[in-house]
Amino acid sequence: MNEQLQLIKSSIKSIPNYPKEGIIFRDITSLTEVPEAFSTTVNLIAEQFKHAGITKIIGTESRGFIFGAPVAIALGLPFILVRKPGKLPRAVISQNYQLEYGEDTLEIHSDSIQAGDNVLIIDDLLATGGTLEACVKLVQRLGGQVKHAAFVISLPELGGEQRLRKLGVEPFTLVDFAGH
Ligand SMILES: O=P(O)(O)OC[C@H]1O[C@H](OP(=O)(O)OP(=O)(O)O)[C@H](O)[C@@H]1O
Ligand SMILES: Nc1ncnc2[nH]cnc12
Repeated sequence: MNEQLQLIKSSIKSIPNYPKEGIIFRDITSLTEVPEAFSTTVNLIAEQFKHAGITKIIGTESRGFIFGAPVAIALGLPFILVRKPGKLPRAVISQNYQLEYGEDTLEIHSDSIQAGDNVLIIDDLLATGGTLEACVKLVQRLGGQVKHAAFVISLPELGGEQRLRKLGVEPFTLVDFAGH
């Protein structure tokens, strides 16, 4: 692993048994408190996708906003918010999904994606891939396509990478952590 990825990985704190017994929470709030680690994270994702023909960036509530918004600024692309229910003010479509530790719904404004959009979805962490699958379905229902998704962290043992590939989405992840 190169020095930049080592800095990112070492800035992420691991909290055992949060929010439930048996989960090791990989905490990106400790990464955003290290300016060089935060800016390197954003720059590596932006660099990876600057020539990928992306038309829009989606960030998923809430931790996806932290990384999605600065990447959208770096690439000069529209930033679309996918939010938890009842938070978006205009007409929305909704999608249910399962989490590693629960169940939830995500929503997007119906007019945020158009046919032909090539969307990059950004989130802090890929676990089961349920959140990403819900986002992909929202984009597809509005006529857009998702070929790529970017994450700071992957938990490979939870199978999210395979789940995304089955949907035709190639995951780009910066650091992996073993276990849940
Ligand atoms: O791959 P998955 O199994 O779907 O899990 C990953 C998702 O879970 C976390 O979000 P959470 O729903 O906890 O919301 P938050 O960002 O608001 O804390 C994380 O930020 C990802 O979005
Ligand atoms: N283990 C984990 N750590 C932090 N965020 C998560 N979201 C889903 N699983 C998680």
